[in-house]
Amino acid sequence: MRKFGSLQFALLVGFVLVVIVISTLSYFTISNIVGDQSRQQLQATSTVFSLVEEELIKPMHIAQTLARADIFKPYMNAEPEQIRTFLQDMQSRFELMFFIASEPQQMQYYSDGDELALSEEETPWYFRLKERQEDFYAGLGHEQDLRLYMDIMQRDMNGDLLGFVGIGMPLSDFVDTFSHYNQELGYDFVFVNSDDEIVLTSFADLQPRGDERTRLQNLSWYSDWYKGPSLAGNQTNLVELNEQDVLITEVPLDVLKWRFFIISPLEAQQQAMSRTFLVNLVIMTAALLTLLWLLSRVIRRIQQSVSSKIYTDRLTGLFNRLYIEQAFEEIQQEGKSMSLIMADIDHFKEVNDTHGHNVGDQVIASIADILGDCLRKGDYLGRWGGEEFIVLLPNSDLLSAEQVAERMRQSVAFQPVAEGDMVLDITMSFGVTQADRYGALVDLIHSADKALYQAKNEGRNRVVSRAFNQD
Ligand SMILES: Nc1nc2c(ncn2[C@@H]2O[C@H](COP(=O)(O)OP(=O)(O)OP(=O)(O)O)[C@@H](O)[C@H]2O)c(=O)[nH]1
Repeated sequence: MRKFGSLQFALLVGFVLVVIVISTLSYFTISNIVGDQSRQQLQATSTVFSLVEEELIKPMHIAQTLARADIFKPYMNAEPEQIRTFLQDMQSRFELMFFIASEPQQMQYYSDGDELALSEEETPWYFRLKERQEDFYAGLGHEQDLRLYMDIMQRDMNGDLLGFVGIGMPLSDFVDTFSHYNQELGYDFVFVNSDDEIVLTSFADLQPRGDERTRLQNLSWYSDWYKGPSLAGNQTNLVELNEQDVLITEVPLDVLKWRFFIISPLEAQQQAMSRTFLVNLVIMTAALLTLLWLLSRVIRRIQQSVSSKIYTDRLTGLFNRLYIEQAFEEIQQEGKSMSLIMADIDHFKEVNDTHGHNVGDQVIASIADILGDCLRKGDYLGRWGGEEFIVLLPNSDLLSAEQVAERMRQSVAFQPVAEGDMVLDITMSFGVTQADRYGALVDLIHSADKALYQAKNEGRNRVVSRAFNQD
């Protein structure tokens, strides 16, 4: 059935809306991906930064400040008992491990009560640092746990060596947190000291063993990664590692004179990006479907309200002529056979003349209700004009159409119409026709009209049927 022209308009508006939504969401998806990419990289480095800041730099700053504040100097050659008490006190106050390696006494005292004599065999580090004349050194050591040590040289007023103060802290929390990053996000890390030796790393095969340490320059990726000195002291480059593309970011750790490298696999980032893309896609599809659903509802509402106005007879609520004509075309296009009934109220002029035009209108509306009650769902009842009604009965032969007309006639005849305190006996005449093949509606109506005319002539309140094309 042909609908109204605004449907095309509504579809056009819908199409434009869909295009706008797709473009907007695609834009957000793309910018999300781009944003995500940089966020991922930033997140990788910033979480590691805060971890390093919290676990390494802060305590090391405290340690440095303490060691340089000259508070150790009075104890560098004090009575052993005094040294022990002082170190124990420092350990409980700062929750760090302290030691004093005293040059005059050639003894090393630990804050946990241990002590040992300085010797090339037992404390090789002491002699190494003394040799190097460096006043500060950060290193790693294993007692029970992995520990970070900072050794700070102490001299007296004349510049003579008093020994070293050592401050150490456990790295177990740091290593645990980083192994979590490693499992969750695939990040690896490598810390190198001022000699470019690897001191701490998530790669098991690169872990330092005793004095045996791998140099940064010996790593397989280093030569590809290193693009020359950078001004900021840090750089991020893409290299291949174990047949995988990885981003390696260098970060200087000035307080320790170290550097560290974060190695993040590109695949993990790509997976995260695909996840973002998928989430966006799902949101986009859901939004689109919701929009289309809303749109179809709006269109249906508009259709219903417009068609109810265009196709409905105001007085009776029945289909009007326009609708009947379109329904006829539709039935015809479907190739269905059809019966048609024309029905006319008998002596309606008298009703009008006797009771007035308004009562006449009410009678027409009441008759419409009565006729409607006599029909099946697929039949079409319309007001053809005045007090004349039309019924289209698809797939109905002449005999059954005649029976329908008879049912209607009896319903009207035996159902007086009440108007206010009046009760009116109304009758109707019916002309029925049927055709398997038919052309224009007007021809079929013409045939039914002839039958109706005959019914009127034969005394009214009756049904006359007549095959289409019957002379
Ligand atoms: N109240 C009212 N009257 C209408 C309407 N449309 C047509 N009429 C009247 O219906 C009457 C139809 O009269 P006629 O066609 O002469 O026929 P009839 O009086 O019904 O007599 P028969 O059809 O020969 O039985 C006319 O008086 C019209 O004015 C309408 O919408 N409302």
